[in-house]
Amino acid sequence: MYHLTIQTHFAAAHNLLNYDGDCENLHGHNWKVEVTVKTSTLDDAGLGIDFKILKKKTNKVMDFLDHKYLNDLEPFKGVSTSSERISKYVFDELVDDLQGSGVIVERVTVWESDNACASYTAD
Ligand SMILES: Nc1nc2c(c(=O)[nH]1)N=C([C@H](O)[C@H](O)COP(=O)(O)OP(=O)(O)OP(=O)(O)O)CN2
Ligand SMILES: [Zn+2]
Repeated sequence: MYHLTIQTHFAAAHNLLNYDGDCENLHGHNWKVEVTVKTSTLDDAGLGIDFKILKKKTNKVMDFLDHKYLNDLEPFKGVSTSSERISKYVFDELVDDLQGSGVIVERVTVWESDNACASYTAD
């Protein structure tokens, strides 16, 4: 199995719900997003999926999040916009987009700072 990883980022504002601390107040992050996919097959160029294509698909999701107040976005209505929730959202969007391509989304990791991240995987 081949495992391919790309990184991208977005900047946004959010606040946690039901959280007793500073993070319940409006604040922002420059989130780094890491996507890992897997595939057992390669194309004629020896690629599992072109990094450019994977980045383009991921950046479509980033465009939806970038420079937004995440709590106002439909997918996060009424829930706390934690890095956990963001990682699952990005994961689900990529699963939809890569349906039928033979490329499996393995993991999405969302870093909200240099030293804290959350990941979502299928299992
Ligand atoms: N499991 C999670 N814990 C926390 C999340 C999260 O998404 N998942 N998010 C937050 C807040 O968004 C908050 O902005 C982060 O706060 P904190 O970790 O305190 O970040 P700092 O940069 O202020 O870190 P310091 O090391 O304390 O300076 C909180 N928890
Ligand atoms: Zn935060």
